[in-house]
Amino acid sequence: MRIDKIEMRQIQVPLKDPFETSFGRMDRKDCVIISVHSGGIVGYGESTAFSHPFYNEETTGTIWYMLEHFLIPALLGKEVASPEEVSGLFASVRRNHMAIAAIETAVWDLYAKQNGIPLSQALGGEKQEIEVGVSIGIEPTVDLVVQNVERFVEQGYKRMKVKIKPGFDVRLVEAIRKRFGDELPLMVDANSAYTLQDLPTLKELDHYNLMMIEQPLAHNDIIEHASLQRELRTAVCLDESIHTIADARHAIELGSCRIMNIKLGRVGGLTNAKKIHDLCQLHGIPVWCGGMLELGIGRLHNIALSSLTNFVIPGDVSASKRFWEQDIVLPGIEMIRPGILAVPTNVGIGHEVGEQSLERLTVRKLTRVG
Ligand SMILES: O=C(O)CCC(=O)C1=CC=C[C@@H](O)[C@@H]1C(=O)O
Ligand SMILES: [Mg+2]
Repeated sequence: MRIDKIEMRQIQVPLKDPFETSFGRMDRKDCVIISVHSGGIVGYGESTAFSHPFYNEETTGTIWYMLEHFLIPALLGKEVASPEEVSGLFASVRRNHMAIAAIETAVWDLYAKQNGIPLSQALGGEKQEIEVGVSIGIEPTVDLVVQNVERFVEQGYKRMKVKIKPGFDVRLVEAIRKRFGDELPLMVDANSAYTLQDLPTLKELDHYNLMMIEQPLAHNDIIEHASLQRELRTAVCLDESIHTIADARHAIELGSCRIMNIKLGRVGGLTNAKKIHDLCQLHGIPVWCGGMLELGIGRLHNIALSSLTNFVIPGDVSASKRFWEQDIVLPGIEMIRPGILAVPTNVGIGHEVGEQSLERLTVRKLTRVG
C-alpha cells in the first residue's frame, strides 16, 4: 500500500472526573489523532502522551513536532507491504516512542482494513472477548476511594487497581480489604513514588494479598526493582521502566518483576508490543495491557492487543464511559457482560470514527499529501 495522505489533529477533551496519581492531577485529555490514507482507505492512530511530561519525557507538543518534522515525512509517499516495516522507516529516530506509536498503530489499522480483517486478527490475536479491570485515582480521603471501588465493583470490573503514594497506601489498602474482603482482585500502582528506603512500607503491603505492586521504584530502574522483588512475596509489575524488547529481556533476566504491563505507546507501537508479549510468554511472565486514559481509537488498539493469548490479567482497558461523556468512536465501547469487552469483528479497529466530533474538538490540524 502506498501512503498517499496523512492528516493529524490535536484534540482536547474534558475528563468526566479528574484523575490523580502520585505525580499529579489531570482534568482533560490532550492528544493527537492521526489518519494515514492509501487509495481511499483510512487507518487511525491516537497518541498516548499527556500535556505535561510527568509520566515520561514525551508530551502532546513533542509528539506533534516529531510527527510534523520527522515521522510524517519518512512515511508519506512510501510503499509499505506490512506495518512491521514501519519501524525501519523510523530507524534514525531515537526514542520518541509515543510519537512513533501514534503513526505506527494507524498503519496497522490501515493494513487490517486493506486486507478486510479485524485488527486483532492482523496481530494474531485469538480471544473474542477480554476481561477488563479499572484504574482508580487518588482522592482527598481514603473513604472517597473506597466509594469509587464500590462503584466499579458494581459495574462488574474484574480487577481493581488503586493509585498509591507515600502516606496514602497501607491505610487505603487496609480499608478496601476491610470493606470488600480478601478475594477482591486488587493491585496498587505507585508510579515510582517510593525508594528502597520505603521497604518497611512496601513489606507491609505484602500482607494484603495484592495481585501485584506496579512500578514502586524509579521510572528508569530495573536493578533496585530486582532487589525489591527478592524481598517481597507480592509480584512486582513494571510499567514505566520498560521501553524496549531489550528492557523486557533485562528485567526478566534480572528478576526485576514477575508481571509486565505493556503500553503500546511506551514501547513504540503494536509491533514492539507484540514482540514483548511473545518474549514474556516464552519466559512464563504474564502480561496485561496498560491504559493512558485513551479515547476510543487508542482504546480499540488496546483491545486488539489484549486479544493475544498471554494477556491473561485484566488490563486497564475500561469502557468509554469510565472517562468520557461521549467518545470519538461510534458506537462507544461498552461492556457486553459485566467486566467483559468484545474484541471487534469488523475490519480494522472495528468502530467508525466520529469525524464531526473530531472536528468540534480540534485545536489544530495539519494535512500532508504525497
Ligand atoms: O487508562 C486507564 O484507565 C489507566 C490509567 C492509569 O492508570 C495510568 C495512566 C497514566 C499514568 C498513570 O497514572 C497510570 C499508569 O501508570 O498506569
Ligand atoms: Mg502504571
